Amino acid sequence: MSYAIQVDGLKKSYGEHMVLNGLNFHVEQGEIFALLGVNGAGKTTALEIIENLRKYDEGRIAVNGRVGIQLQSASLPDHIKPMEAVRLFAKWNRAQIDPSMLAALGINELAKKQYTELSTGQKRRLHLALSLISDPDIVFLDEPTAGLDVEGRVSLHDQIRKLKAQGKTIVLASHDMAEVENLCDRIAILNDGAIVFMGTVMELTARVGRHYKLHIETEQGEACFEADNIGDTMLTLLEEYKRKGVEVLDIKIDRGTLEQHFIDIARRNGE
Ligand SMILES: Nc1ncnc2c1ncn2[C@@H]1O[C@H](COP(=O)(O)OP(=O)(O)OP(=O)(O)O)[C@@H](O)[C@H]1O
Repeated sequence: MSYAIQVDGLKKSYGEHMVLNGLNFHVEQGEIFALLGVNGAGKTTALEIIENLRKYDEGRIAVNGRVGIQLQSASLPDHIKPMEAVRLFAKWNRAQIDPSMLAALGINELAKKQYTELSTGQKRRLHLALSLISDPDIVFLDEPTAGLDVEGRVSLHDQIRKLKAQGKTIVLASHDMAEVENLCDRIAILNDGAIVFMGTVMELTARVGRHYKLHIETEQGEACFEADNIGDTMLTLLEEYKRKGVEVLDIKIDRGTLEQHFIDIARRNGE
């Protein structure tokens, strides 16, 4: 498999502040790859270096394919209308406008509005459309669903999956563990300037383990139990309640999220 992106030994400091201390990773063609990390971990710095928008101190970067970028803090003139922006970007990129892409992102529906009148979700859709104008092979998305409501997130996730189905490579930065768990083939977790984990969500789970929490509500109140083997624990508890003649009203199982795994890894790394 050929790589869409290969990064070796990438280093970047802002003055005395070392942000990236020798990053090594690759992104395979056609995958959705996420860079994760807490605020200030260096995700945007790494992405914008790979996008050739920021300088770096050391390392080697190879990008194989045409690139489309949706920046984190992208902004357009207040009074520009979405289709004017689309036509402008198409001209800059010497690209043909793809009406089906605009329709899929609902850009036509925004025709009468000016940029300032768009909601956060509508702005994100417009910026995604602008990043796709040149029909890129690799699409960079910096926190694509930050600030969106559930409906907006679901709709953008569908669009991102469609891009993958078209064979595009997607690289995104995110804090949103649920998003990453649903969407991404592989993830890299950045912490203290280095990658502390790289692999699939399943591999992350296998490495850190799943810990379940079981909330049982009875007529006596709610109790919480921790379990590694949810089936056995539940059976034992239910038998116990039955034996004591306590009525069980509700049971909730909390599987734990990738966020918990991530925090776990970041903490271990810091120890
Ligand atoms: N232009 C700059 N000059 C100086 N320091 C910077 C600059 N850009 C970023 N930094 C610092 O580098 C570190 C990494 O910032 P970066 O924006 O890459 O992190 P991030 O992981 O994308 O954060 P967030 O999740 O908050 O967007 C931060 O400590 C930030 O303050």
